[in-house]
Amino acid sequence: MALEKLSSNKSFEGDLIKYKFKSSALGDLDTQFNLFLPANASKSKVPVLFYLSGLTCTEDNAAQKGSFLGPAAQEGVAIVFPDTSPRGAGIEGETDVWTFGVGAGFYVDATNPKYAKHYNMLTHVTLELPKVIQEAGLPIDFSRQSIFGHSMGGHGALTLYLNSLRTGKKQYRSCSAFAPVSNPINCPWGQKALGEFLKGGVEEAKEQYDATELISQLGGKPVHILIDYGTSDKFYQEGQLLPENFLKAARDVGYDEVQVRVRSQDGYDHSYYFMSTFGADHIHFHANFLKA
Ligand SMILES: N[C@@H](CCC(=O)N[C@@H](CS)C(=O)NCC(=O)O)C(=O)O
Repeated sequence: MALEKLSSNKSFEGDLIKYKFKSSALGDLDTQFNLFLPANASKSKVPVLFYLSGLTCTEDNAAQKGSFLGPAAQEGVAIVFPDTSPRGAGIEGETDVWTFGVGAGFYVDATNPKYAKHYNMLTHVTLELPKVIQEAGLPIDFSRQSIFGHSMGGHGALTLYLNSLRTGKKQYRSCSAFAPVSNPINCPWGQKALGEFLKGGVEEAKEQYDATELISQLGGKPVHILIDYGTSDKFYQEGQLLPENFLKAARDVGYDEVQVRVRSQDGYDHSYYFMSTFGADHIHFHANFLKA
């Protein structure tokens, strides 16, 4: 699982480095990720944020246009940008629609035998990437991790975070999301993807792959969650995101505005123009917990 360095660009006094390796979680396919290391990583290990991207993205979209690197450099926090799915599995149907399959792995470990060898983005993000980065001797302190993401990646961030609390692993200190798919078992994107990846379909997804179900189950355990969505987001308007369902579930089990903050941003859409507007807020939010 040796890392191959593909490129390195200096940015905000730190470095954005692209790596490639053969991923066993993804069925021995090559995968790539970007790592932003702030300047202070040359002196001591730094905390890390995982950023999970949305549908159709690669490891590059957010690194190039999320406007996250400046605030991360200022806070002295690294960011890992994984890809959004395995690539090159050659499974029939995996490239038919942009909302499922290649570029749309939904951060699950597939249980449907058709996808189970390759579509294991949950293991890839939570276990494999920390392991390969650590084994490569890169200066990351994995006892200080947080997670954020956009759209499908917002679903990934919320479910990975809430699951790590549900199971007692507490891998991440905080979670934030831009326009997350917040209740996938009740929206067309989620029903299609979870229905195909999981042999038990949407019913199987309830336990660990639906943020709204998870927050209801957790009720009471301390959480640190920030969510932004835009009122002019067409996917919000067509009912793919359902942040109100997540918010209602959180309030119903007693979470207040400090623990679960959901902000409706007037006039913003689903794009990186929206995310880059609020990116610094998210980085500073996480830094509070990562540097505590
Ligand atoms: N291809 C889709 C849009 C896909 C899309 O908006 N993807 C979001 C994540 S859900 C994204 O970040 N796209 C890449 C980008 O904007 O750089 C469409 O035809 O409507």
